[in-house]
Amino acid sequence: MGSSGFSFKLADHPKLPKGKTVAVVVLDGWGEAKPDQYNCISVADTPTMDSLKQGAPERWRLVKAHGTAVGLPTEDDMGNSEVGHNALGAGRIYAQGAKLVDLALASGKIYEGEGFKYIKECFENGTLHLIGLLSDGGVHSRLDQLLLLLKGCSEQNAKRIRVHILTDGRDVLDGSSVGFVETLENELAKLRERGVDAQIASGGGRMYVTMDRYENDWDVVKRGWYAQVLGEAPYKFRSAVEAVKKLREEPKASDQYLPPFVIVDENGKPVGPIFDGDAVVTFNFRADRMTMIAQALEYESFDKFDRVRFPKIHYAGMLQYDGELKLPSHYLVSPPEIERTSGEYLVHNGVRTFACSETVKFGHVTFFWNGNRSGYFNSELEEYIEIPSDSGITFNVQPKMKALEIAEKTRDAILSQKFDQVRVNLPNGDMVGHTGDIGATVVACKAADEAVKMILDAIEQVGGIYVVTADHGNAEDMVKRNKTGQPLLDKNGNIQILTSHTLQPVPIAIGGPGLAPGVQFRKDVPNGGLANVAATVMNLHGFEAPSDYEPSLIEVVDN
Ligand SMILES: O=C(O)[C@@H](CO)OP(=O)(O)O
Ligand SMILES: [Mn+2]
Ligand SMILES: [Mn+2]
Repeated sequence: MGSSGFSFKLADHPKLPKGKTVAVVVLDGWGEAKPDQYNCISVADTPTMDSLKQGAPERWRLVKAHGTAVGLPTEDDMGNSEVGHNALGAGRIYAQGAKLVDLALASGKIYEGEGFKYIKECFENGTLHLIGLLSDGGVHSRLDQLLLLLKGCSEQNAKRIRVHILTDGRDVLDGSSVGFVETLENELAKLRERGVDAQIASGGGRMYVTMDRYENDWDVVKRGWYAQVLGEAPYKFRSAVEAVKKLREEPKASDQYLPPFVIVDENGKPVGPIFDGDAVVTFNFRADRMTMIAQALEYESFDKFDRVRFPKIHYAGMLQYDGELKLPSHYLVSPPEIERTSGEYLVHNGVRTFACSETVKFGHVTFFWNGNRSGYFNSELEEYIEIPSDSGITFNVQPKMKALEIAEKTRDAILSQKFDQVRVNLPNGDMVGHTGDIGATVVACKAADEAVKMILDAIEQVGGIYVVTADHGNAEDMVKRNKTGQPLLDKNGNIQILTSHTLQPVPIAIGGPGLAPGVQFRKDVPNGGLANVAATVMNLHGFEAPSDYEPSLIEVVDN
């Protein structure tokens, strides 16, 4: 017992045994919705997931994966991987980035913090650069927060402001970028009327410029560096609205994949490169797609690509993106202080843990699962395996992705009997769902289902237990709908493809030969969400969960 009397020791579960291999499978982007032609999960051939649902109704249920159940501001907020895997791993509901920034802006506290004071030192003689996703999707950023921050900075005497936009079309409808740019331009014009030299300086599509993650493709970050810092890009425009409209026409790029552009003045000179003495804020609140650009902006020694020059700036993230690396060292809003996650408890109680996914989701089952921490809790007891993802493609061209390789690695880990917990993320439903390609997403869902089967067969062989769930919806609904659930047609009478996540609940199924008889889902946790899964998994490892965890979803009834 430490001096504070705290101990990671978990009490034994009164009825459930220890020592069973527990496989926790997270199907990314796999929600539950009424079957119809735009529900790729219902269209796809998914015999394994179907059997879990039909096989044992007392061991299959739905859980919430959006809104306040995962720490988001309102019930209109769709779920996402960050908040989903945070909740799955932490077993509690933490107010997440979107909400923390809302509170800090509303109270004005954002302007009193160390991070803001640090960037304010550059307001007199330098330029304030804001880099981030221009969208009201609320997954990585939110437009109204950017507009409030712009207003606040001008009131705090920022004299020169440059905004470097990343267009979305993934969490929001493709094409919505034009409207967001117009809204931003209107706000910047108001600032200019008040004597602030405020302009958009560069732009690009989030999947092609800046917002890569888990080091899948540094070229994405490099293209952004050139446009944002050096003022160099293949496309130059006088206006950002014109840039987005023209680039969507030629080279017919979607918002997600818009090529990088810079805004130039009447002499063709870029209006907003980043120079010594400037301040930079990356205004996304979500970590995974900011940590790579954060390294390039913060680290003196950086070798992932040639930066050409490294400006001496005051850089702050909207939040601190990595609590282990303390990256960035300055930030405007403190991140959720997620501690005592289930992974940390279980390792302290001797549970040997294996985690696996392919690059594009690798950090979900490690970094996010462990409460926004990179690295191991105990490298003696843990092993994280990353299968390299394809890079530089849109995943509808390879919808099977690396599902088979992930399943094979996970099967081998289970059969090795070296691990007590084996957790995995199967990205297909989400990564292909985000392309909006319905046919490819159907193939993706089938591939994910086949991977689940391989993992469950291995659990069968070792007498283990499985928990199959998801982090939020995506593939189960691929069109925008009206209130009655009918597809909402656009002005030309066409369906509007939904590339984003959904508000749908997600399934959770438990089973396997190692599951003690009498285990079933309780009926008294009707509003259970992803945060309840951690206590459930702890029970299946033979432990009681800490008292402050969301309650377990299972009970053991005597037959
Ligand atoms: O791709 C991403 O960054 C988000 C959507 O913006 O998806 P997920 O939360 O599933 O990672
Ligand atoms: Mn996800
Ligand atoms: Mn997603």
